[in-house]
Amino acid sequence: MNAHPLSAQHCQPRKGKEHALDASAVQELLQQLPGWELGADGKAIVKDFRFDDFHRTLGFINAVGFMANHEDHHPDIEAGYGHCRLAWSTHDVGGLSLNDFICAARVEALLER
Ligand SMILES: C[C@H](O)[C@H](O)[C@H]1CNC2=NC(N)=NC(=O)C2=N1
Repeated sequence: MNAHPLSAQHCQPRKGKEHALDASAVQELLQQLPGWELGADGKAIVKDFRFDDFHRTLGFINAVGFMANHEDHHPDIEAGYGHCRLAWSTHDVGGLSLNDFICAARVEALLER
């Protein structure tokens, strides 16, 4: 396990099944990410975020989008007036890789104050 916290790590190119995390690694990493859970298909980690209004929701999405472009790793985003659901999955792996957990931790860091 890398000694650096997830939120201090950067995504690496991860392509191919050899980068897929097994179920026990996924559970261990999820323990570091309050509120994040495994999606229904087991191939994504998901979390719902609530905001007071539309512009706060949009600000969050823009911040996530900037980080995602910087990391070259991109979430699925569903949003409405005061909520946003993020799902991270690694398409190049066909499931979960460490990149998904790094980005989820980076999202949490965006919200720290
Ligand atoms: C070439 C580029 O690095 C890849 O296509 C990246 C871009 N963003 C990505 N985002 C996600 N979620 N999964 C990927 O496999 C992925 N691959």
